[in-house]
Amino acid sequence: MKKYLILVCLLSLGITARSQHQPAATTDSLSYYRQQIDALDSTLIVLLGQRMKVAENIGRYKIVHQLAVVQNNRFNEVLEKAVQTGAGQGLSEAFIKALYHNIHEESLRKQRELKK
Ligand SMILES: O=C(O)C(=O)C[C@]1(C(=O)O)C=C[C@@H](O)C=C1
Repeated sequence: MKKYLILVCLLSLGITARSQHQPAATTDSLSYYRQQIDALDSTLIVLLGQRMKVAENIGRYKIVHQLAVVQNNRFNEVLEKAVQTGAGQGLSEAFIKALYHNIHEESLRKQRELKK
């Protein structure tokens, strides 16, 4: 009985210590998954920022060569590729199209800003 009590005390001390000092990194915990989401979101945003920098460079090229900001043929090509890549990742066409229309809008906004 005494041994059993000691065992229970040690176990509960362990549980308390773990909940205070190691909240995160077990593979089955919600916070572990949320850490993965946070890291992926941060990567997504860094990549979007990099894409916009390239769009700005294209915008500068367009100014020098007097080309229109909106290039619908090219955007349709971009969209088609993204829809295909998305399908390979289990992402719906509607989702990819909505996402890319937003990305395109921001890209246009950045390029138009260069002309101001
Ligand atoms: O390819 C271009 O001309 C771009 O400026 C890039 C981009 C894009 O963000 O994908 C932006 C605007 C155009 O309408 C088409 C495509």
